[in-house]
Amino acid sequence: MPPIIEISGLRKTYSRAFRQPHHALDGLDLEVAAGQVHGFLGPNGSGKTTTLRALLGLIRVDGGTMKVFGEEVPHRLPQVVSRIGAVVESPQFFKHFSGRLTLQLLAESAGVSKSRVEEVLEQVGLIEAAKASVKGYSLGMRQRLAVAQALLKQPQLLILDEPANGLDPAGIHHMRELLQWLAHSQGVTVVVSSHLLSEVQQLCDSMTIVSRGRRIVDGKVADIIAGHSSASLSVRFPDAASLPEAVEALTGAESGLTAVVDRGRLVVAGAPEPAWVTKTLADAGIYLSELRTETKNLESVFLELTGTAPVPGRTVQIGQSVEVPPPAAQGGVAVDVEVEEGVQR
Ligand SMILES: Nc1ncnc2c1ncn2[C@@H]1O[C@H](COP(=O)(O)OP(=O)(O)OP(=O)(O)O)[C@@H](O)[C@H]1O
Repeated sequence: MPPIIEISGLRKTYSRAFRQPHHALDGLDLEVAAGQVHGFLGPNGSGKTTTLRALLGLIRVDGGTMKVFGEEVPHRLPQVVSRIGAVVESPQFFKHFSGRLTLQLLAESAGVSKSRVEEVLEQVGLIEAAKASVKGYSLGMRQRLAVAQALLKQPQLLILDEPANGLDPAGIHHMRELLQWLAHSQGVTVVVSSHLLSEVQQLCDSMTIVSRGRRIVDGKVADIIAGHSSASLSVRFPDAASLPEAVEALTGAESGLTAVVDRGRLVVAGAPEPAWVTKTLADAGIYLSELRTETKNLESVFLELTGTAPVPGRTVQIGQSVEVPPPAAQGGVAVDVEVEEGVQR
């Protein structure tokens, strides 16, 4: 089955008064397969909202191609728009109307039955607040109302920009269950942009990480976490005075190993195995009090990938791998990012 969304080489430059133009999208690629929850993850200002707005025909881009359901957008958008539900802009509602009336009016204008209004109110957890006027709604309740509105037409593609915004933990949990149910039981393709790593890790099947308007990596969330974070060991000593000696002993014994002092412990990456660390330290007369394997999570992958990219003068893309010199701010841990060599910016 072809991807539901295919974006290739998307470019968008914003001109700014008295400042250099800003390349918000710098050749971005994105592919989203059918029937899954896809996370569009990136630091603030990395171009997520710009991409989603471009996809929905809300802004013009300067280059690249976009397809939704195999149709080129924006010019074929009228052919596919009825299959798309989206919450990208902050939705505006008539504040004196109730949530129910708001949806009933929207349903009427879209030719959707009134019974569908009750279904979506139930799905987003607003049925009890449906009679209350929107002016009394919290940010999270408005967010749910916006999602309800997007669901009215039973879209096959649902696009949500930062859906967890304003939701409390119970609201986030409810939203997560709803989106996963839509994708896994109803076959809806769901795309959510987010900067919340834990949320993407718990919610999404696949994801694209972007940084500075470019795709850094994409794939299944579990595969990205497994493949992009080298396991590290956390080593503690009875006496902090052992730390410098331990660094010397370990780095002197194995080239390619990094050992960095961090909050009173040593973080070791690239060691052959934990037992080797214990033995090498003991041989140097240094005894440790704790040795743990650090758990891989999306946060470490995200920092590893977005914290080091893009490499100046090169396009960071999925492709060849290059070792980036460790910035001091990252505690000297050398990381690999994937780089397409030789492309000048
Ligand atoms: N209308 C605009 N005019 C000028 N610059 C803009 C405009 N819209 C966005 N930008 C800039 O483009 C870059 C990308 O913005 P965008 O909103 O797409 O990022 P984002 O990844 O969605 O960030 P966030 O998570 O903070 O919403 C940012 O540096 C932003 O300041």
